[in-house]
Amino acid sequence: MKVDGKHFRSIWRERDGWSVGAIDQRRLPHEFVIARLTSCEDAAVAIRDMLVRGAPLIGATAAYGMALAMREDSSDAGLKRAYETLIVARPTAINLKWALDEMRATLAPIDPLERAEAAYARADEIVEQDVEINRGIAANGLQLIEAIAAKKPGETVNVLTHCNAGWLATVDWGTATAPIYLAHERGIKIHVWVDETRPRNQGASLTAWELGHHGVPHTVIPDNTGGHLMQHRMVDLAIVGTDRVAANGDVCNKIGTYLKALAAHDNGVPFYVALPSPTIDFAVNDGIKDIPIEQRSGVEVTDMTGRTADGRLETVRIVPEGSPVANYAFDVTPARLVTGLITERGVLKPDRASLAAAFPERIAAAAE
Ligand SMILES: CSC[C@@H](O)[C@@H](O)C(=O)COP(=O)(O)O
Repeated sequence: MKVDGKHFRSIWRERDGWSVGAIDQRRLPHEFVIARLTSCEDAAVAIRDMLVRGAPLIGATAAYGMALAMREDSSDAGLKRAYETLIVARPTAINLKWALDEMRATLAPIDPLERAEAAYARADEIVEQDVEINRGIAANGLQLIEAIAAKKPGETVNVLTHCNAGWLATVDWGTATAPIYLAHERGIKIHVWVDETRPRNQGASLTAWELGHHGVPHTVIPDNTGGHLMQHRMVDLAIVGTDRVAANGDVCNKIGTYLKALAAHDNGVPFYVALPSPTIDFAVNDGIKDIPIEQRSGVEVTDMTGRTADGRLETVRIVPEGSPVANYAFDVTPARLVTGLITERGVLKPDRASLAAAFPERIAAAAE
């Protein structure tokens, strides 16, 4: 998508052919800085410290991390070490494990001398596949937006989203934002309510930034505002992303998603989740019981960073010294609150049978 009129992806292979470029998302929206990853350790730290974040981008970064590792040591021990270094970088997004398993399945059976080249080729494929999948999500989600637009000719379609499931969270297009960008391109009048998404403010800092650069009308709202807007018919539909969908259709996403789903349910607002198939975890049958929820540093809750009036970046404390804080990074929305799952293979019911029918090859792989 566009930054100052120029097309960017969130991650790419640099011109040297081996190092990896990525937008440093910790610096947005204040500074546009490109980081260069040159080792497996760099990739692991980029994921852990959230230089890159968002489930599909975490997977893509891990894939390149494996490729970087194979340049250094392509032995069986090197492959194992790279997998083990990357898998622990963050716990909740299943795309990390999916990408690492894909890489290992490609690399383990081949001669170590061929592994580096094969690793870059497979990582490039994973990256291109992500973009293709998101185009599919865009086309399928567009139909939902078109249906709403047809019911209110000439009026704006209002979409609420939470966190950043935009192009910054993927390689390009985003998941939740993909149908929004396509609708905007097609000339549908669309406006996005952007939840700020405390404590890291991915909505205020990232979603607002990318929508703004792409010219999509949007308004940033404090996290607690969605229910009020829904009561006043100011939201036509909600579309969010996800870090892991359980086989039963339960959806794990950024903390606060569940409360939005409850408010949507109470107000009859359709609540959709957009996801690429690598985000489905057929090994987890009950999302609430079995998806691991990341707990992050309390500093993300106690402190906030922003730009001062005279242009400096400054961090300030907003919680009394000594008050304990809790920082659960994700929650699980039960399938019963989800209207539909927007995937590259269509809009599915959030249940086991629909997921299994749409992605039979993933079920087979999970059973192996
Ligand atoms: C297409 S991204 C889907 C999710 O990964 C996204 O909604 C989200 O919760 C990201 O969380 P983050 O902690 O910023 O990695």
